[in-house]
Amino acid sequence: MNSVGMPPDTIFSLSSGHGKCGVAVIRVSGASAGNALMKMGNLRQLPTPRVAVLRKVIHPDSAEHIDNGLIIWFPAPNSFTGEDCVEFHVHGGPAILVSMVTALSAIPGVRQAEAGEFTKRAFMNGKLDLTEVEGLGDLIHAETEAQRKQALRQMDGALSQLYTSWRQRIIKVIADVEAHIDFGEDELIEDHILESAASRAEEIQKEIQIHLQDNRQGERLRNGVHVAILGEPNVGKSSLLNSICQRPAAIVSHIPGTTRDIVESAVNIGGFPVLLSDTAGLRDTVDIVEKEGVRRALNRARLSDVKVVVVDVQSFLRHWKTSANNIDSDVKQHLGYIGIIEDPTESSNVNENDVSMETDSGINMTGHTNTAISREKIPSEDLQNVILVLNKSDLLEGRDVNMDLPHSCKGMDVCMVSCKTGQGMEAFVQVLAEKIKILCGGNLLAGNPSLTQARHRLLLNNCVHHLTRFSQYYRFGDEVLAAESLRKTIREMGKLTGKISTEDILDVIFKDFCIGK
Ligand SMILES: Nc1nc2c(ncn2[C@@H]2O[C@H](COP(=O)(O)OP(=O)(O)OP(=O)(O)O)[C@@H](O)[C@H]2O)c(=O)[nH]1
Ligand SMILES: [K+]
Ligand SMILES: [Mg+2]
Repeated sequence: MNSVGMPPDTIFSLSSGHGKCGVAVIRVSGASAGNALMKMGNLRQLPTPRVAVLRKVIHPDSAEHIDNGLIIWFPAPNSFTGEDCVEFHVHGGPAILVSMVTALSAIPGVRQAEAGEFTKRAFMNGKLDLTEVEGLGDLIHAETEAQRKQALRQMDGALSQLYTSWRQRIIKVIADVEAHIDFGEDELIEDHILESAASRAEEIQKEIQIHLQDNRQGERLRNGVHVAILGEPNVGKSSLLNSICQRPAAIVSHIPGTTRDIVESAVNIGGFPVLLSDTAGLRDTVDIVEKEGVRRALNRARLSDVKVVVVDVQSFLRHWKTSANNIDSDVKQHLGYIGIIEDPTESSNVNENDVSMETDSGINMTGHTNTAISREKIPSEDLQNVILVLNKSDLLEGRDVNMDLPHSCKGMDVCMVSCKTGQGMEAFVQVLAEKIKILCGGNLLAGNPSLTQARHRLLLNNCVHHLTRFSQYYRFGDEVLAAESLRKTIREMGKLTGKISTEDILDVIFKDFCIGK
């Protein structure tokens, strides 16, 4: 029933994609769906539910033959929306679809659906809760295998179950607290009821906090992992981007400072969605356009989940050979330069030595020594999400340097590649894929489902806030305000799944406590 007490309109829409296709599915939902089925299928009675029948599909008034198609009847409540539903599977030609729209619109009380109206009805009829609706939306938009798995799990109710169970447990807590407020003096109420309620609330709060501290893995998987390619000019950053996405997305040239703006490319790496960013080569420069490019590159470095730092292997080896013992600190310093400082052009103490070293198209670790204090700030845990790529291995001309090279340093992976020959690329992509997988939560089907949306994070943070207030009021002995904080928690929880009702609380009180029996 709608606000004026009338049954809602019967709605229809094309449920398969637009454009010419073999089969198109038109879905009808509402009280007149059965009528539409019998008229357009030329049937005297409704067919067996959920069994496809092949019929001539006709116009309800003129009886003109539109197409031959399958018709499926889904009587309420066993349908997607919970209402009577019909699916017409007809051929997907534009003229057929226009005729179908005309025919369905000719049936009284039937109209075209608005965007999302089927799903909205499914929600209103309790077929899906809000997290499941969101999961369905994500499933339709999923572009990679991992996104599909996460969305499917959410649509199937994994998050819903988790959030609903928290909510139900808090409802039990509030039932106890309210019983204590109302009947605390009576002997029917056990002594420790309040204490137990408080400790249960604390437990739930801890669980929510653990769920919130998931390193945003579910949101990352939903929105894509951000990977930034960083390094000095001409080391082959753009070449690397092009190799990974297998198209010439970024301009490559022998001129240092070719890339200025950030070049983004969305790619699927091992089933996970990734947003790759190629950036301007990092160097001190007076060119204002390039300077802005460097500023953007550093900014992107800070926002990225994974930093791929590219260096020229020849200059790396040259430098490393002379200071093998300092490799860790030198690399760290270089990364500090890349990821942490505000703007390398700000460093006032650039000496002539810096400039001469920059003309050496390679790693410029020593060149930054004089600003090491401000630059060496990268937190070591961030190194887990840094890959050092030693590019241009083809220029080593068969020299076996693998023996000399560290495979990792301070937890950071080191890969040697050649963007020119493709050598080492597969191994590098594997290392990258592994990091991305971990960032997205690894095994998607194990453990609790991930938090996937900022909306959930916001509401759950509110829940934690109210539960903290509850503990405080409880300790002060203010049961009334404590109960109020629980009620606010329940309201926020209700917003998560779309169920908000104070009736629930009453139900539990009367079900769990046989007061005055
Ligand atoms: N021999 C060899 N040359 C390479 C390799 N990768 C890139 N180059 C060359 O190195 C030069 C610079 O490549 P880019 O990809 O433009 O380098 P970049 O780091 O994006 O440069 P900027 O955008 O100027 O910072 C080009 O001439 C490439 O052809 C490689 O693996 N081997
Ligand atoms: K270049
Ligand atoms: Mg470039």
